[in-house]
Amino acid sequence: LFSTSGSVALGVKRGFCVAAAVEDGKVKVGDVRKGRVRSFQEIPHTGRSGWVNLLRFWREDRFRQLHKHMERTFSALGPIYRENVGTLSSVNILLPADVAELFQSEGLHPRRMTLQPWATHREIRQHSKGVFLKNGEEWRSDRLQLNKEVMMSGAVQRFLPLLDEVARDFCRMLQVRVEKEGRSLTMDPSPDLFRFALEASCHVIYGERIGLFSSSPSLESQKFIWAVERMLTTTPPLLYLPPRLLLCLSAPLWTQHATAWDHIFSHAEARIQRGYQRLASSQGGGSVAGAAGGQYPGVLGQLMEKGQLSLDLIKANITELMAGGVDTTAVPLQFALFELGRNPEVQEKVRQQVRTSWAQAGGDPQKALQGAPLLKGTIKEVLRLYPVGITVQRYPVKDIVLQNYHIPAGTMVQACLYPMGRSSEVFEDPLRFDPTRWSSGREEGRRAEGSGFRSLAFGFGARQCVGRRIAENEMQLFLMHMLLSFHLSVSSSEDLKTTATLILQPETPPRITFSRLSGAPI
Ligand code: HEM
Repeated sequence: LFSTSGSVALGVKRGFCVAAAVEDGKVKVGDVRKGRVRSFQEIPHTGRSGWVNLLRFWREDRFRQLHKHMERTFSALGPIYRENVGTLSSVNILLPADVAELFQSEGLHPRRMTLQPWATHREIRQHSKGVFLKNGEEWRSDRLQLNKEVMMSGAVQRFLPLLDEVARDFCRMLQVRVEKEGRSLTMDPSPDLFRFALEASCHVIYGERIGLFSSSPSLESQKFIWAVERMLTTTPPLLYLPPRLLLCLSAPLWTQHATAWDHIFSHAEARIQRGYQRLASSQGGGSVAGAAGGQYPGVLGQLMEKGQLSLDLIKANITELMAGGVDTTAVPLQFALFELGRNPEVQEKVRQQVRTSWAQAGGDPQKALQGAPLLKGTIKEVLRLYPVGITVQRYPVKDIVLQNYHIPAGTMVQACLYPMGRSSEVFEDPLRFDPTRWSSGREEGRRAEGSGFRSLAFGFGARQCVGRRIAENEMQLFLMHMLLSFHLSVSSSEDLKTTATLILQPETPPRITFSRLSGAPI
């Protein structure tokens, strides 16, 4: 029983009697009958001084192994712990029931980690106008505009054929390369996957193909891929140090970060200018879509045509969609090829379903995906074992209680996806790669409280990943065409070592053998 207006709240969680007085939306900690909500200070922690912890993190290279550090800390301290590192403090949680509590608490401020203090550089200031770093009402109204163009089912129907075209072209390109070698080709596919993801993003966002599958892709695109990678790897230190200290300790790092953003912005800027020229020439003639011969003009074209966001906001949001849309799909695809390669039986099962669905869909990619739910299961399984972001953060606007501890409003609480995905408390046989575990009717863990909160790689609620539908469809279409065309294998089935920058990546990209299947449809 929870009563926000009254003075007492009682609840039973995991055998504890949770009891707290609630006044004006604030949890008052104290003994009430059997139970006592324990104070924030009592939450197990990894050491009180953020600066000592920061030194430890540096000495032991824990930033790049943060996911493993979290796994170890949960097994030592239990399902909730506090950690201070430099200027950053967080409460870390592991179990779906607590994550459900966090995300569902009424009136949560939809805010996450912010780089606002760093917004001294021109381009980063511009970037912070996009949805990623904004909060509150301003965020909500921009986000609703963006949702119409990238999240709603009408938008998915518009951009799905564009993603399908890119995925098919990629397979054709690979088939030609495999044929040159005979019947199979063994390689590190990561550079090609980055090109695939950039080509797909540009097609959906700008309505434009940029020719990355040609034998000599442009230098500009290579530079963009490099810039996104630099931006991601140089971000984490900025989150833990106050600006002045960082500038003293590592000015080159800051310069690299700012230069990477400059590049990402100039890449978007050039295309936005072109979009405006197109819009200007189409005025009088109707629409950007009209100017492009009635075709879907991409997200940028749609936003410009509707004119509900200012030029500055369109620019900031388009840049974020571009910056957030390449590594985030290219890296999980590396993991997906690896896991399918080292689990041939799983691969065959998914392929059989894809073949049947493809044959029945009559060339309609959306229908083909709908008929092959194991593709979706494969993506969920990849993101369970290798979540792109190892945590999702929230700052509750009201006091809440987690694991019977009082969490004051404004605390950063992180749902720790990597340790959750590999926890035997949450998943049966967690290290087994099994796309069928997500099949309807077989949702293991239904017994567990909050079991719906086990697949959170894209976040949750109104603030969830705005690129989710693009990413899911892009990755599923890619895997669909790969499985129709190639048999995948790996020479070593040893676990991949991983490293966490801003996203989780393999330490060394896996090598995959692509063998041509006879009768491939492309
Ligand atoms: C597998 C691929 C991806 C994963 C796992 C992923 C994950 C996430 C997560 C966890 C968040 C925070 C959500 C929350 O706090 O609840 C997020 C936000 C965001 N993502 Fe993604 N993402 C992916 C792909 C993409 C793509 C393809 C794009 C762009 C086309 C994109 C653009 C963004 C943006 C702009 C935000 C901020 C949204 C907001 O705060 O309103 N992401 N993503």
